[in-house]
Amino acid sequence: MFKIIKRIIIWIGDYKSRLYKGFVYSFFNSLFIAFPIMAGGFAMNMIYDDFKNVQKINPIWILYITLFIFLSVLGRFYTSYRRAVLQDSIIYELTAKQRIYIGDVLKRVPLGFFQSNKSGDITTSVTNDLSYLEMYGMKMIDTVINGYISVFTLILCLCFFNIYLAFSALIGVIFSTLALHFLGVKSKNNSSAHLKSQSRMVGSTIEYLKGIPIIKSFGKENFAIKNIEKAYEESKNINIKIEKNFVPFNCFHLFSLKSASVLLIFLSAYFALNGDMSIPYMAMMMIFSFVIFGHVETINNAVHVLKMIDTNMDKIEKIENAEFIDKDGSDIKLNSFDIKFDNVSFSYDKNLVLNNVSFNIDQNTTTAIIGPSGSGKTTICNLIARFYDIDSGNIFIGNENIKLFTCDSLLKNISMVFQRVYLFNDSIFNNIKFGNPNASREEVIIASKKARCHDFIMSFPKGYDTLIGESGASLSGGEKQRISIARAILKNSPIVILDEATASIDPENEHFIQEALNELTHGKTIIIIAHRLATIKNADQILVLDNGKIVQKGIHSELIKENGLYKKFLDIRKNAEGWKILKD
Ligand SMILES: Nc1ncnc2c1ncn2[C@@H]1O[C@H](COP(=O)(O)OP(=O)(O)OP(=O)(O)O)[C@@H](O)[C@H]1O
Repeated sequence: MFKIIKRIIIWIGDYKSRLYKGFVYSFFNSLFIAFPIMAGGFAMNMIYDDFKNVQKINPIWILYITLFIFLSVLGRFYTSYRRAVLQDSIIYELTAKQRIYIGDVLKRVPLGFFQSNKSGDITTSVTNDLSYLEMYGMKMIDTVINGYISVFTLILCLCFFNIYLAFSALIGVIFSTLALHFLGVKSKNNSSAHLKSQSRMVGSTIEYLKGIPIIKSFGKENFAIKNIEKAYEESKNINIKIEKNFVPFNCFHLFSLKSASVLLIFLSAYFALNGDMSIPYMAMMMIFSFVIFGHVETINNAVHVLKMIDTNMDKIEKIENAEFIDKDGSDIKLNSFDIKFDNVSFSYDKNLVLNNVSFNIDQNTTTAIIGPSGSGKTTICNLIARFYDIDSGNIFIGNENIKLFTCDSLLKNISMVFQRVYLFNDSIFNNIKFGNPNASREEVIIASKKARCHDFIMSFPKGYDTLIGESGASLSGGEKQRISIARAILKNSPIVILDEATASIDPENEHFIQEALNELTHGKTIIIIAHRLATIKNADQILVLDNGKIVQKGIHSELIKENGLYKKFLDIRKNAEGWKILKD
């Protein structure tokens, strides 16, 4: 338990001084809790002595004591307020920074990171786990550290009256801490199972929500629900198991404290009967026995929460410590934008996907990459943008090895238009502006006009401020594609990587998309995963890929004469486009 508290304190870093000042206020807060009880005992003792004619009471003393109690109450509220001001907001400030930092980390890790860490795990870390830390991190420090500060301060106050009573209270605290220790050991095993089941629950819920159209179209609602039900059942079972494991230690913890309270009452009565303690002080000790353990009684709940926080922090740290792909990179400014693959080999895990691939792309030319499905076309594009690190060989842009760049300085030079467009759950304006966050509204509109999407955007009642829903749910495939092209036009990078749409888009949309692409690619270095015959034929260079190797390289008029994969591929495409009745 204390190890985890220490871990949170280390994590708090620069805010430590505020935390420690908060502890000082906590100490004084506990004194202000004890002072009125002690003053009350003192007053009762004077009244008792007066009643027994031992010593006449001076009324001014009663006034002083009342004033003292009043000031203690004020002091108690003030210290409690100061502690809260100093400590409570620390965690909110920290987690906000942490979220931004994690966002930054995720931007700089290789894409392979997202395969080895399931999206459900990453999502729960950034959302649930950090929120959990946010909600409970500081509360737990308050419960445990301030709880113990309070109990030890009160025990210290007891020492002034009777050392045996203070010692009995200490024994109660020691036994209850032992119970908490065992509770912590049990909790350690359960918390990771608990978090895993939570992450499975989130994962299966996300999967279900994303797959609703497929589930509906295949009529598999029951099958999909079964996965979620299984995850929820698992979560229920682990929660019940945790509760069952906790009960005995919870009881032992409370039993130790309550027994110590009873012992305090018993000993006070014993000392009073023996004449070692006055009756008013006995009454005061009895009041003490009720309040002394109040702050540590709830620590049992903190133990499990702390273990959960510990496991959460492991998960968050795993993301934070992920190795940046550009850790040794620097900010490089390019003057030329030709691209060179020099004997590049690359594998996903152990699956070799590109095998000694070499080619050159001259600046301001168009290179079409063609090849069967799975031959490695998309992989080549992803490697230019350094989404993954290669196994061997080198990739150069403008004669600079891409390994020497930071991600930001490399990607500044590259615009990518994917087949599967991702749009954010935001306005159309912001989705386009994403290409250049510094762009003005006019620049966004100019880019949209070039991308042939201005007219359809203006047909919406809210125009550019139309919210387009998650992943652009309210737009057609062609419209989404044009918005993503507008985004790329706005970015205005010298290198454009394009994955030409294969999905059947109606001829009108296809015409607009083609016009938009012409605007985007004008005067740029273009790498295009090409499917249309016109694109392939007009390219300055065609790379024919098969099974991770370049099997043909050249221009259309040369390659068509060879009896190779290119000719075969073109025949297939011709037939396909003929079937679609498209002009090339
Ligand atoms: N993220 C990944 N993890 C593991 N293997 C992958 C991953 N992405 C692609 N592959 C595999 O690498 C090979 C090449 O994939 P790639 O997507 O580059 O091919 P492609 O030529 O673009 O295919 P398509 O035309 O179907 O899009 C395939 O065998 C694919 O299964």
